[in-house]
Amino acid sequence: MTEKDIIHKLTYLLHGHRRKIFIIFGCLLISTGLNLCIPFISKEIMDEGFIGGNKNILLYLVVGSFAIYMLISALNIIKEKVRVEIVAKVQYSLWHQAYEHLMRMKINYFDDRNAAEIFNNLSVDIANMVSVADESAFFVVTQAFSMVGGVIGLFILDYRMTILVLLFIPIKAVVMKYFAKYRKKVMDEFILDSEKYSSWFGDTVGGVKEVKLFDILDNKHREFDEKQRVVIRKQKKMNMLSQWNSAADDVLVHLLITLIYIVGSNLVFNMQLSVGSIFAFITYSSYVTGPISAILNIGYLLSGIIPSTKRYYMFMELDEENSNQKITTSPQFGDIELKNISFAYEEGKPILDGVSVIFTKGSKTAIIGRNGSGKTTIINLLTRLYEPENGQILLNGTNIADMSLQAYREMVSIVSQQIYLFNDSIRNNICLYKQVSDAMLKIACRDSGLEDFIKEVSLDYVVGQNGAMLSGGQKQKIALARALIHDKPIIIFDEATSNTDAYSEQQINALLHTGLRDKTVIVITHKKEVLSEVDQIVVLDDGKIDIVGGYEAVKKSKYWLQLRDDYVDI
Ligand SMILES: Nc1ncnc2c1ncn2[C@@H]1O[C@H](COP(=O)(O)OP(=O)(O)OP(=O)(O)O)[C@@H](O)[C@H]1O
Repeated sequence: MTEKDIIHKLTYLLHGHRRKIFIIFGCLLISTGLNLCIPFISKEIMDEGFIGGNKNILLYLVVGSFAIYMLISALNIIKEKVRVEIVAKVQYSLWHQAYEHLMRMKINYFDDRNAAEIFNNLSVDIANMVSVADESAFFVVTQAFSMVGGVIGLFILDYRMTILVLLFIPIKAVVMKYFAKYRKKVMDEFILDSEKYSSWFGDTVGGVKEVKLFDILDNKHREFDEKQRVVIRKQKKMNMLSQWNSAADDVLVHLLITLIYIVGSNLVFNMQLSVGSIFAFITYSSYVTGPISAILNIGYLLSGIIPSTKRYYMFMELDEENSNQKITTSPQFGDIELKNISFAYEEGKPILDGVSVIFTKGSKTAIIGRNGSGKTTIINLLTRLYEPENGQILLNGTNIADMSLQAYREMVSIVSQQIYLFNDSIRNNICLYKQVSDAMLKIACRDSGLEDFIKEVSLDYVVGQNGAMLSGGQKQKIALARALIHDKPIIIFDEATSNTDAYSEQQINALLHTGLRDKTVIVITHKKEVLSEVDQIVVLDDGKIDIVGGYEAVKKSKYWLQLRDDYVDI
């Protein structure tokens, strides 16, 4: 993305607000015009009023200036009200687009980023981008008019001193260019460092229990110190850079005023200029030097915004899940077939290699295999969180990649060992916005083994951050109740009862023959009680299928004996 593209995208942010921008410019133009009258009025107050001794003119002019200042203030309030509305709308739209995109992004984006890092990056970038609608940004554009008025005023007063003022432009341009270049470099570094810091922060807060229990508080404190210092150093650098930039600006402006006084006083002493003209000249000079500084400072302002805009749009260009929204045919419940599936999370590191297996409609299948053999990866492909590199997954004979993602996901429920619970009531965590009768909810709680706990705390019990106020078993039971309520034809259990007690486990296993009788069920488990109940067992060995068959047949395989050493239960 070139700088030109970025600036184009920035200006496009204001595209839908043309009417409001028109009002802002209108207000700014009128107040600029009014402001331009002030030096002439001041000149008349000095020359005609004080030096000429005309009290009436003096009074009229003073009251006139007061009225002008009042009008300028009123225009300023109108302009600000409209501008603040634009800022709010641009900010909302940037957050809205980013949030929607984030929710549709491929799951691997979240593998090496935490919520704190994502939120920090978006907050920093959006805050920087919104500053295109800053007061100074609009002000700068109208400054061009003020500058033209100022130059005309100067020429009327004295052309020789005007040349002196115009010499200021190239000097200021060189100074600004230097500061803008340096600021862009520091901003780039700041963005990178604050990204690292927020990633570390989210990671550490997420692991606060480990920090306490393993007594690594000092180590983490040291890391905090290092990372925070780097960020603060960059922030200090940027703040100081702004100070240096405005100090350089001040020095140049005052140098110019000093020169005007020196040259102007000579002209006054030689009777070529009145005293009032000198004061008017200095005010008009500020109408020229101020805008020149402001206009040339656009480069400096943009140098702080461009890195954030670039990162924001790079984020917006990251791949989303292939949702196939245009496809309207709804998937039909039927056999699921994995046909010669190969998959790798990272290039060159195959995880699944030529996996072929059929889960017939309404059948119960268990997948077993050592840690890392690829069981959860199969589930990730079945839920379309990832797509196979080679091969196809067919549902009732149709490739699931050709189905609308939303419609396909309406067919599949997952009860996982790592269920995420929102910081909300048990009821809302089970229903997830689905309108459900109390009777249905009661049945789901009973079947999932949650009934006793609900009697203790009620369905309105708020579970805390990711269910922190629940036990592991209670969380898993909520996951099961959630799947039962959503009543989808395919249900996947990924070590779903690893934390439930023996009684609840028995109760849940019994569901295979009752509540889940008509559903296609795929279970990752090594528990004998389940393995002996299912229709088929798929044994995975290092990403390949070792054997598929019934409990008795699979028990005879060579790999089974090795597995038995790992899982005493089977
Ligand atoms: N998001 C990921 N990015 C990169 N590699 C991954 C990712 N998820 C899993 N892996 C790797 O893929 C391999 C298979 O992982 P998978 O979770 O499918 O195994 P599993 O059989 O379910 O293991 P377990 O019994 O321990 O749950 C592992 O080597 C793992 O390190």
